[in-house]
Amino acid sequence: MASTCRAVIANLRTLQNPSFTRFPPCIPLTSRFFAVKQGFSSLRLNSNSSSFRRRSTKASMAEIVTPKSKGKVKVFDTEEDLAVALAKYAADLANKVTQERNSFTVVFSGGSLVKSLRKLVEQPYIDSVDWSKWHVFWVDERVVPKDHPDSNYLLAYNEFLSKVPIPAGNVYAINEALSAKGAADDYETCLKHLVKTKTLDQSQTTGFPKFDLMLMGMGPDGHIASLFPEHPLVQENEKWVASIKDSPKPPPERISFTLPVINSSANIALVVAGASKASAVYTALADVLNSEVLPVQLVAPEGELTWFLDKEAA
Ligand SMILES: O=C(O)C(O)[C@@H](O)[C@H](O)[C@H](O)COP(=O)(O)O
Repeated sequence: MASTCRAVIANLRTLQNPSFTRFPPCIPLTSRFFAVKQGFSSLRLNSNSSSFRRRSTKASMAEIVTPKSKGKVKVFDTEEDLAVALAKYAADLANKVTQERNSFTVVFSGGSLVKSLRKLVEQPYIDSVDWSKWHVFWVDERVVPKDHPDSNYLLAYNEFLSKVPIPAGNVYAINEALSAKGAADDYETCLKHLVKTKTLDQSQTTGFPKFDLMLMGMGPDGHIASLFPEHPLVQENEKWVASIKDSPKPPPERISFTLPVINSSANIALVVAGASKASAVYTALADVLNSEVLPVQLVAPEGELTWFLDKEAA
């Protein structure tokens, strides 16, 4: 098992990109922490209807009160405001978890989510976060070379990983030299090894790995990770990581965490911006009865769910 993980890490290190191993070896870490104060107003969503009540109007952010199972819903005037708040949320959580456990396991999706993390790689967080404790995973990945424009790894590398001093050995990319099924099995073996070595927590309730934070986007059709509406992969409840060869969103070959892994998380942030997502957001939050349940409606983590929406998506 260990060799699988080593293979993944070695694979990463041999990435063509010459700057890959050039993480600043030791950016001085400080305990400074800067909270970004924002104006705040509040909206209420009746649990049995879709009517919203705004409690205060001063603001770039509003919070919708929903039944507990729906999580916290934060709505921002702009995607820029959303990005500011998301950075503070992730940094606060990372700092809290690292103080408790000396490591922080975080999972990225692909898509626009990574761009929404741009404020996290700026001041004050670049100095106040202990990046050496971060362990980075992907909730789904396209089975393409790491330097391919479709690679979620490449996206995260360009927008995030190349800008912060996370040790290369703490970044767990897939082995894309394998088939989709091989890459999924290999990633699952890697996760099992990390659970054994206690780098990665395990849910006492489900036995699945329990990540500290999953940062996920959502597609306009309500898909999350590579779990698409009406696709049998949504039903997978034994595997930790599964493969898909017919993804409706290109490219077709991908690997994905399964729903029970997603739902064993300590925290999930669903980050959704843009009008094209509004219908799926509405379906998920207002509990619209439809014949087909969207994958996003099945997100119900063991811990906390927080939605970060911009006005258009909400
Ligand atoms: O395709 C991937 O790799 C994903 O991880 C996928 O689940 C993505 O997060 C959503 O499709 C949202 O993508 P956008 O935010 O770009 O719409």
